[in-house]
Amino acid sequence: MIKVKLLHPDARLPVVTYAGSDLGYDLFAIEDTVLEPGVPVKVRTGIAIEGPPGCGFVLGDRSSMAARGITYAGGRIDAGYRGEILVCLVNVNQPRYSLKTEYTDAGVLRAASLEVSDASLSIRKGDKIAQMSPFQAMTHYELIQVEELASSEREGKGFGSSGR
Ligand SMILES: O=c1ccn([C@H]2C[C@H](O)[C@@H](COP(=O)(O)OP(=O)(O)OP(=O)(O)O)O2)c(=O)[nH]1
Repeated sequence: MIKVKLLHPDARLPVVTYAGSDLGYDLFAIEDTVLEPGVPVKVRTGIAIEGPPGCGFVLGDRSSMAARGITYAGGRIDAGYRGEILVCLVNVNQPRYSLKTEYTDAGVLRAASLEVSDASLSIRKGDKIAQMSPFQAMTHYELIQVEELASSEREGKGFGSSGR
């Protein structure tokens, strides 16, 4: 069971459409927010949660939002965290710049101005803004320093070693 405390009158319980199949519960915004390009914004959900012992949560993109250029930063909700869940969103769209010029009949530049498109995006109160997947904390393992690690097929190969 996952316990949810509503901290705000506009807060809603997270929802899942296909329980047991979907990987995450959708979270809702409790406030209108404008996302300027490239600026991370913490959006309030108005909820606090408590999962089964040792169960934290990983927040992630909703794919429909990712397709609009809204992505997620942060996203680890520790098992013992009882504060409000904040959803840190980033608008990765970039404005388009265009240079407008005016010339006289004689071909002399008379005026020039730079136009910038509006790449900001809006989140409205009640929008689904992220999904939250239960995740079992495994950080009770003791870390010990060693001189050697067990060999493996991959060994130290990484960063694209298997090809593109
Ligand atoms: O997207 C997020 C990420 C984190 N948190 C909350 C829950 C999490 O348990 C707590 C701390 O997050 P994290 O450990 O990732 O942040 P930190 O910057 O390392 O902070 P701390 O020093 O408090 O661990 O903040 C959120 O509400 N939303």
